[in-house]
Amino acid sequence: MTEAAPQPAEVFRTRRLTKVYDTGKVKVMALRGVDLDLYESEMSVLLGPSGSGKSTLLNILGGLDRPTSGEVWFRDINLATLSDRELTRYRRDKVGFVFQFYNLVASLSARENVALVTDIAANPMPPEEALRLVGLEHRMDHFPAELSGGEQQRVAIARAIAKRPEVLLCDEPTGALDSKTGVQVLSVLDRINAELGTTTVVITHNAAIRLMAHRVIRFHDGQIAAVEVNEARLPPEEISW
Ligand SMILES: Nc1ncnc2c1ncn2[C@@H]1O[C@H](COP(=O)(O)OP(=O)(O)OP(=O)(O)O)[C@@H](O)[C@H]1O
Repeated sequence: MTEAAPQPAEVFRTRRLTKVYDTGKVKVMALRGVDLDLYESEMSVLLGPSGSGKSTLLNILGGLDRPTSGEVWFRDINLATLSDRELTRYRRDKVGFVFQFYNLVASLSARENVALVTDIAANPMPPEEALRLVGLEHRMDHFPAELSGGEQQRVAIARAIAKRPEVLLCDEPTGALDSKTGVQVLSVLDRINAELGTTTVVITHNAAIRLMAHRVIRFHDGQIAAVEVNEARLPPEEISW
């Protein structure tokens, strides 16, 4: 008799999640009841039209924003019930963020940009190790202006992972990059996911990127339209757009 493979642990679980932006004049229903499960060490890709709610969901998962109603669980903690101080601590201890624009400090070297985070983290890796993981060991003392867009994004990834976050949330990490450079950034995300086991969520407009994911979540109009699990994944080097 063969034993069933153990279920991976759930990292995120949302139920009936809604988000309404009330600008005074109009109310925008950004999330309309999202039920989502994301699992440990998986890489998930979030696809969907502009305005469908992807960034809103990512920001709530990362504790940057709060839902209007519903549950959002990180392991056994309902983030919706945390105080501001607890949410800040959750974000600081558990979450790494990568955005489309790298948000590096121009006057600091790559190493110093990463050290900004490792100086305040509980159990960080040395900045040099984080930069090695993203393939920038030869660029540690370069300033952002001396680096290509792809290299700057890799510094931003090193900064995000240096505190050893449990989850890495990436909003359009290749949005400002051409396909070839974007693939290098995806290779880095793939390697971190494989080597550190960091649960990773990537928002993208490049549908081809779904081919490297364990799980693909399609958003439409504030709701999940479909979830697909990839039986076989493509290495990032085989993806282009
Ligand atoms: N701070 C805000 N105030 C008001 N409305 C907002 C705010 N942030 C987002 N929205 C609206 O909420 C909806 C969902 O936005 P969101 O940014 O989550 O979509 P998205 O799928 O990430 O889009 P994109 O792919 O263009 O980044 C959109 O209609 C957007 O205009």
